[in-house]
Amino acid sequence: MITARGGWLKLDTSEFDVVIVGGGTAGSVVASRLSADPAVRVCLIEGGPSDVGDQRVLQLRNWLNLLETEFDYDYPIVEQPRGNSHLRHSRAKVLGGCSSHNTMISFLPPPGDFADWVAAGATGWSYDEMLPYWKRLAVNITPVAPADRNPITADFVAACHTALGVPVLDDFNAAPFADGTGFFPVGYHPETGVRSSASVSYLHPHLDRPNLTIMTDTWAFHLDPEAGVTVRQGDQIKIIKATHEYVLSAGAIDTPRLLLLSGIGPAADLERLGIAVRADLPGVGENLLDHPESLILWEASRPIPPMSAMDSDAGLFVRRDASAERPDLMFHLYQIPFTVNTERLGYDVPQHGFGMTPNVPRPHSVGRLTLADADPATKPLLDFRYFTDPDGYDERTIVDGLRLAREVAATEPFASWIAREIAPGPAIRTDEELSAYGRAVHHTVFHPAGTCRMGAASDELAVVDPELRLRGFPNVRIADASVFPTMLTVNPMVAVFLVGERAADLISADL
Ligand SMILES: Cc1cc2nc3c(=O)[nH]c(=O)nc-3n(C[C@H](O)[C@H](O)[C@H](O)COP(=O)(O)OP(=O)(O)OC[C@H]3O[C@@H](n4cnc5c(N)ncnc54)[C@H](O)[C@@H]3O)c2cc1C
Repeated sequence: MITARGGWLKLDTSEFDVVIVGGGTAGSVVASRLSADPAVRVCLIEGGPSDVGDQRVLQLRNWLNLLETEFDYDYPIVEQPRGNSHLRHSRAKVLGGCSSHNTMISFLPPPGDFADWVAAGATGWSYDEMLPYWKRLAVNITPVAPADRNPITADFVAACHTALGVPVLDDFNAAPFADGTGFFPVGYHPETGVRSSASVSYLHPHLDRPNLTIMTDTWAFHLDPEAGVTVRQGDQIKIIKATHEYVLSAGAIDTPRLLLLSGIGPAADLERLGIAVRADLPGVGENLLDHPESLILWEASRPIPPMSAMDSDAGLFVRRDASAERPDLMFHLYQIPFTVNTERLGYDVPQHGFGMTPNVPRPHSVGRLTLADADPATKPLLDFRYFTDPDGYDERTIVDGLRLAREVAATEPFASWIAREIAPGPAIRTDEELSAYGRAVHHTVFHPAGTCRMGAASDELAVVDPELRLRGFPNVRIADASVFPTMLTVNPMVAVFLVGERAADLISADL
């Protein structure tokens, strides 16, 4: 490598069989499964610190305090003509990735979601083919424990059932469901409150494996599939080389970012930024998906009791189309006041408050990720294009959600917890008013996906094939949320674990 002064710098190079970039949700699974074979030398490169012994990260209920801290890449988004330009996308910078700072709500996606993937060209990813991976997950997934069940949340579940006629589900993962309400399945250890993150469940038991090298606080900023991954570790630059293959697991924002910085992406964009084109892959950064959610906020009529797993312990899935086999509207109940977006518009911040957040499970709006410049330190441009679908489906879903939330709020035993509706407030009633409010305060459920989507060889915009191989690079795979061809109806983390499990099998078969 040439230094800034024009001299030559000899870089320290290390070599492994498999090099994984990103010790997050999927990357931890791949590293754990592959290093179970003592003959395979695995290197896991993680941009953030270790979570071992750090109770701030390990205690599930502390998740909200980690956002916008040193554990968060904290990505802004570009101006949204029809959405909330102020929202920020949290992405964890710590071993275990987002499973180390999220709420660990753990849903097996419904069969129809995987059928959508297969229809989009992901041959081999049907529900039946994914079930064996679900059965072998090392994550401790359990419905919220009885001791953590808050009375307000239990009353919410009862009111959803009465108001909307949806079944109360004891375990959302027991069988595919069309709609329902109940306490969530969560990946945690109720007796200690410790999250069963990718790191806790897949890495902590195996830290003494001699063939597993975990490099924390190490940032990858260039990939040359022949020469290696270039990383920054403190003030040192190193090259990490794989003799067998590279696995990119940096997540739906940082995996396409790394590819673009490495000259792999839409050629015209790369040329405009002055990045030498290594491969013209027009799909890199396209298909940026997310679950947008809005909020109805209430002031509580009395203090809310303290018990909880992580303050968003129950929810509601609704099917507006009665003939559909999957829900098309989802809500979380937050037993804390989530006021970051309403306060900016001048709404009151209650001392005791709570809210329901309607979200769009399968949004029609699709965005795009690009680079602002060629500097690896510059955050990428995230244009989610929220609520821009021409059929108005996403906006309609939020309006319907706000109306349904009011029906639940009017129903006992939940109704008597409510002193008043703070936002949008009783005066906001028409579709137009609800849409304008719902979009102005909308947030994200923090589920970006799809930016290196999987698809058939004939699909020019597919970035990886159904075996997760990067198009044109037989020794590079991608395993993280970026490979999702379409958005899932449910929260995506379990699907990311499944991607990690399957990636490990695919790689092992080739070793
Ligand atoms: C606040 C929050 C709450 C959420 N709650 C839930 C929930 O309850 N249930 C659910 O299903 N989903 C939830 N999600 C979404 C879910 O956590 C993610 O979709 C999933 O964990 C993403 O996994 P991943 O492997 O794709 O990426 P990540 O888990 O983000 O892993 C990427 C890893 O790569 C590292 N990295 C990135 N770039 C580099 C680089 N250049 N060099 C080295 N390392 C790098 C990062 O530090 C990170 O550790 C939530 C997300 C957030 C942010």
